[in-house]
Amino acid sequence: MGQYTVSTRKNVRILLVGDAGVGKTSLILSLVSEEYPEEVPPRAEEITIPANVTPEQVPTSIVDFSSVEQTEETLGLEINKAHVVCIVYSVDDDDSLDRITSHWLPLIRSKCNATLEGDAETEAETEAAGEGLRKPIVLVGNKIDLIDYSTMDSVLAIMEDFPEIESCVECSAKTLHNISEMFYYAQKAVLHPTSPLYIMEDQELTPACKKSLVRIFKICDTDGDNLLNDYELNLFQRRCFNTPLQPQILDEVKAVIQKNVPDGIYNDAVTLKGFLFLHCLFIQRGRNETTWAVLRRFGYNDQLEMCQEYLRPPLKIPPGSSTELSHRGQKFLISVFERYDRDCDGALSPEEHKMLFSVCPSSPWSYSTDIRKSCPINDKGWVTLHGWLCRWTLMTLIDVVKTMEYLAYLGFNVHENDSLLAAIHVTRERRIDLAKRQSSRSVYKCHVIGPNGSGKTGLCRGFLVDEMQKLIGKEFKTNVVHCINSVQVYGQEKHLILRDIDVRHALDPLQPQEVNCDVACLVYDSSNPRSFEYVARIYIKYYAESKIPVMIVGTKCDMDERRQDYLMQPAEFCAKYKLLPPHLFSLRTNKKELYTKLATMAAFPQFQDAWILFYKHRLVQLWESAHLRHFGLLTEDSKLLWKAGLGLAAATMLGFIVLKTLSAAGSHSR
Ligand SMILES: Nc1nc2c(ncn2[C@@H]2O[C@H](COP(=O)(O)OP(=O)(O)OP(=O)(O)O)[C@@H](O)[C@H]2O)c(=O)[nH]1
Ligand SMILES: Nc1nc2c(ncn2[C@@H]2O[C@H](COP(=O)(O)OP(=O)(O)OP(=O)(O)O)[C@@H](O)[C@H]2O)c(=O)[nH]1
Ligand SMILES: [Ca+2]
Ligand SMILES: [Ca+2]
Repeated sequence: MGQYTVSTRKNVRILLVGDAGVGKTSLILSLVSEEYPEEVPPRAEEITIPANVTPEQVPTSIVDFSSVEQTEETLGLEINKAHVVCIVYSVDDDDSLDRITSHWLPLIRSKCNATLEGDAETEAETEAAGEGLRKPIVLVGNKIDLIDYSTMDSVLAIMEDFPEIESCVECSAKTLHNISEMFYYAQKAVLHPTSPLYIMEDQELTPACKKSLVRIFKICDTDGDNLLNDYELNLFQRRCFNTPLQPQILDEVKAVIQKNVPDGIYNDAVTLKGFLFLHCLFIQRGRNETTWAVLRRFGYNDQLEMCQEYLRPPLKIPPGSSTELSHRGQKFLISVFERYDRDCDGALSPEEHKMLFSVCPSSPWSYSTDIRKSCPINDKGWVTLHGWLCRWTLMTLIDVVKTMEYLAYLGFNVHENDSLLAAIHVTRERRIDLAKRQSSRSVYKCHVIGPNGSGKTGLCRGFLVDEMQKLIGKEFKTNVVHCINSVQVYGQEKHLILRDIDVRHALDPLQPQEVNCDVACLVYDSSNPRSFEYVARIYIKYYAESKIPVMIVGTKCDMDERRQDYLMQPAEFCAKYKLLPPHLFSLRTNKKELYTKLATMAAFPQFQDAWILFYKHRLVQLWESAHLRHFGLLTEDSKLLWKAGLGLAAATMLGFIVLKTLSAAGSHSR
């Protein structure tokens, strides 16, 4: 940690300009030798001060300019190479002061503009550094030993007209007065510039700075009462500066705020207004580095944008591995959820959801058309904690970069005091899973493929709701692609993502990313004789040769089962390709065992015994239900007789095929 609290700049280059004889060369040599040189050459050699002796721990080059030795063209190049320019004048020479506005400032502005058409290298550098057109300037009044008054009044007037002037200082090369300060200000103008934070003319924070500080305030307000109490301020202080806040200093800070902005303190805690005022005060007192340290800790770069390395740290994902939320990632997301579940009803209302993401540039998903439709919700239609974690699990698997970005926006780095990488778990490669015949993952992707109208969307949404039968006949207006929930696989919680693969025309080819998944669920409508052919074709074309486990599902089994117009019936087809027999599914029966079965197949790839175990279980159930129905016949209404009889026949036939497949699968796995 701490790596983001300093500027990202690796070095600082300071250029000194000014009229002849103002003492530029003397200033540099005084700094280096710590004594005043009586005799100086026209121009000092470029020197680099090593990082460890500079106050900001950044190697700093100091470059002299001499109009005797150098042309104006070289000057232009040097101005562009420099990160900050010190314009030196002599305090006893008014002409040298006037020339700041009449010559030097306009010259520097024009040289900076010229770079845009200048040579490509410098241009790229300027752009990479993200610098605006204005080079930061420090005004240096030298030879203060010669006069007994100050030139500061005239200088402050210039500062008002030229916002690029970061600071000004009066010093003397002769007495060494303010010499190291002068170079420190120059360094600071580069590392902790004022202009992105503060508008001198208006004495106000810039809009970008205010926006960033508002976000920081919200993240630090962990109990969500729009106030920073002592506990929250302390946490903030520790995270930003690695030291606790002394109670006495805390009281002093609060007293200063109270004195200047009465509504900056409420109930002995700091309001947003007070927080912003405090930063204004830091800057006005020349303590920009304090505000910068806070901003950088929360991920901002020199342009007050969240920096790429902070939002997207490099994460290595070997082919065949997948990404899941780590325990810490989950823990953090639970705490965020609980913070914004203001009424503590265990769910996020649309309003609470919106508030939660107000510290992000936008919400990562829509409330009404995405998260509500792809995750478990409560009876009001609001996102539960379980649904919330499901949605993040989904995003982490399919777009881990976005997960990291949003965790950063929500303040993971600061609250957890760690890199975003701590929130992510990269699973071991799938080939190792296959070799060990067991998967260490806990999130699986299942593709649901089938002809139009076969009931794919119903099957996917059924995973999320308690009463699946309510989905029958429902028109699915919003087009969500993924549905995610968790199931128990041999006592362990696994997340299963169902992806609804929308194929418009029967002959449209599937893309590789539509084929590849942990388990494929091929769906046909058992009540439609023209439905299975599509599934058979997809299987043969894409899955027969692959290692992806496949389950054939006959949907709408509450309706009359129809013989399929295909050269084999689904059960024969499955037996031929050593697949589990078709799973008959219906929203009406409200049975969820299909989802567990799919997750089990994904968790134990190529491990048919495990599926069979599952299937044996089902076989027993089938037998039992057949017997029960048989007994039930005796007492039930005779009108139901023929229907129940048919069911019994179907069950017995299924049983036969199950046995056949069992032996086939058994010999296969040996
Ligand atoms: N009294 C006094 N004289 C100074 C001070 N700094 C520089 N001088 C004198 O001012 C004269 C010019 O100093 P330089 O360091 O050569 O000035 P410069 O800006 O490099 O001048 P050019 O190289 O001609 O552009 C020298 O005689 C210095 O001794 C100072 O702080 N106080
Ligand atoms: N009786 C009955 N009807 C069902 C069942 N499942 C789905 N349906 C109905 O079948 C129709 C199609 O269902 P969808 O889930 O939209 O099918 P789909 O495969 O997603 O359709 P497309 O997206 O158009 O390809 C709807 O009218 C559903 O109400 C079921 O289990 N039983
Ligand atoms: Ca000189
Ligand atoms: Ca609070």
